[in-house]
Formats: sequence, C-alpha cells, structure tokens
Amino acid sequence: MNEISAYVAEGEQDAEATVRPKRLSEFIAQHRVRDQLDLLLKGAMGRGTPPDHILLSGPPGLGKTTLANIVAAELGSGIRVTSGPAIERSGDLAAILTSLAMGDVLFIDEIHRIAKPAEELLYSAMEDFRVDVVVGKGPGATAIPLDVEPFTLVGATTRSGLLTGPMRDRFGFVAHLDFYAASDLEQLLHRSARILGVPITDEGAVEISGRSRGTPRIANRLLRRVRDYAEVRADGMVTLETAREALKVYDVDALGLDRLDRAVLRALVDSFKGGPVGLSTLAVAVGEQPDTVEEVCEPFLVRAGLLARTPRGRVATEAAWHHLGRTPPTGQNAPAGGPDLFSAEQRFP
Ligand SMILES: Nc1ncnc2c1ncn2[C@@H]1O[C@H](COP(=O)(O)OP(=O)(O)OP(=O)(O)O)[C@@H](O)[C@H]1O
Ligand SMILES: [Mg+2]
Repeated sequence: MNEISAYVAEGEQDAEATVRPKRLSEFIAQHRVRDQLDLLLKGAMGRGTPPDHILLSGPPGLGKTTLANIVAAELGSGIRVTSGPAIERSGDLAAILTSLAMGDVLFIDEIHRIAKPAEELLYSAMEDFRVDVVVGKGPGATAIPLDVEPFTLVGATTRSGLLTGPMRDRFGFVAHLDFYAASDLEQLLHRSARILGVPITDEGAVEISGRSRGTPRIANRLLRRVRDYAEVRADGMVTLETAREALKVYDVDALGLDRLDRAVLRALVDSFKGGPVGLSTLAVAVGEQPDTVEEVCEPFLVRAGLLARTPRGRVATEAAWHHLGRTPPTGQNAPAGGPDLFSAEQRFP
C-alpha cells in the first residue's frame, strides 16, 4: 500500500490526524533524533526487551505526540495515553501502570505537570517495574507492592527545565526537538498536500513554509487555510499568489507572526520602551497567561531574534522594532542587536 492510499481522508477536523506520520520513515527532518531512535528501537527489538524510557522535549507542534505514537507503531506495541495534569492522585497512575501489558508504551504528555506523589510512584515503576500502593491513612496505612509489566515510558514536555533531576535521570534517552528549517517544512507541505489531494506549486510551498514559525503543526494549519482560499476564490491550486492573499486574510505576517506574537512585541516596544520587562507584567499587558506567553510565543520570538530574555526581563531586539515598522532608540536605551540565530541551513526567510 502506498503512502497515500494508506490514509482515508475524512472531515476537516480529521485533516490533522490524516497527515500525521505513522512510521519513523515518514517523519520529516530531525535526522539526528530519528537516527538515534531508530537505533534505540532496533537494538531493543533485537534483544526482545522493551527499550529504555524516552523523553521528548521541545516547543509545541514539533512532533512529540507524533513520535510517541511512532515509537509504539515501530515496536508493534500497544500505547496508553495520559497526561501530567490528568493524573491527580497517585492511585490513578497505579491503576494505569498495573493494567499495562508486557512491552506496552505509556505516553505521558506534559509530564512536567505531574503531581509530586504520582511522580514518586512513577520512579519505582520506571526503575524496578514495581509500585507500592498505600492503603489506609495514618499509622495504620500499609504499602502493598504490586508488579508492573516491563513497559516503556515516553514522556513529552514543552518545559524540560521544569522536570526534577531524579525524573530526568530515569530516562535512558532524551530527545530535544528543534524548530524546522524552511526547506524541511516545504517537504512536509508537499507531503501533506499530496495526502489531502491539494494541488500545490513549489512557490506556494515556499511561501507557506516561510511563515510557519518553523513548526509542522502551523505549516499544516496554514496549508488548510490557503486551500480554503484557493478553492473559494481561485481555481483550487495553492500558488504563491493564493498563499499571499490567504495569509493576508488570516493576519499572518511575513515572518509568520500571529496576533499574539505581534501583541507581545508591540507591548514591549510601545508600552515598555523595548524593555526590560518581567514576564508576568508582559503577559498582563497582552491579556494572556504567563505560561502561554512563555511556552507558545517566546521560543519562536527568541529564535527569530525578535526578543531576548535577560536576567532583568524581556527585551525587544532591534529587529523587533524594525519588524513593527518603528525606529529603534539610539544611545543609552538602544536595544540589543539580538543573537545571529540562523545558521545557514536553518534560515527562515
Ligand atoms: N517530522 C514531522 N513530519 C511530518 N509531520 C509532522 C512532523 N512533526 C509534526 N508533524 C505534524 O505536526 C502535527 C503536530 O505534531 P504533534 O502533535 O506531534 O506536536 P507536539 O510536539 O506533540 O505538540 P504539543 O506540545 O502541542 O503537544 C502532527 O499532527 C503532524 O501532522
Ligand atoms: Mg502533543
């Protein structure tokens, strides 16, 4: 069966699931992580044991959930999916752990948000495949040890810095996913367009990839919006022109910044003279949660050289002033030039 007929295209909501790669060979770019995972999985399969626990970290939309599912598919194992915030009591986690079958993959998304008692239970499960379930309270409480079938934990986090040391140490393999180069996203867009049956030109793919913030999820989302535009207002073909017009309608600018990204930069430049300003103050200024600003906006703004994190707070770089069409102040209040962050092969146009 070829790549295309393996997928059945359904409604718009399913478009994301339809284009999600199912096997490691379909996973675009991230060659180092792919190669390392390939070795890890094949090595374990050769020995007939479940592979080491795997931690996937990186900003939203870069493929952590996708990889977790791929790990299970490559191993031919079952997968149980839960998330840090969903595990409120350690009993919830004990129930999941003791119901795992030999070799299953347990995927815990947002693992940095797991509650402390559950985290401690997880330690012994990860290390010794055993959990102590405490029954009763106070002096009469007793711990009942229960066996857990050997399994592989795949943890995903957007904030690996928030993981505790003991937690991090228990993962045998840690993969950090980085933003994608524009050329990788072009490849991804051609693949998604093929699966969705959307005709797309090379220039159309270049235009969309350059505005996707180095993020596969955004590239796929923009492709769907441009497809709408192409089908409703043009001849259905995704081209340079339809991409430009559509992205104008959806308020996605030349760097791919959306409303919130620009709001953050504008607040920094207009309300705080370019900074430095603390995260929570900045978040209040744009009416968002500090977490959202920090996890969703900042990684790319930093990466794009528009925002710098300094010990005294967030600062708009000179590039940010120019991007907003303002003249940066000179002299004492001059903004930082920002890191020259794009290596040759990772340039977002
Ligand atoms: N390397 C890749 N090749 C092809 N498609 C990809 C790749 N990485 C991600 N995608 C696409 O991007 C979408 C988002 O990826 P995914 O849901 O795995 O991100 P995530 O890292 O789990 O994000 P979050 O932190 O928000 O949970 C997927 O549905 C998939 O279609
Ligand atoms: Mg995810």
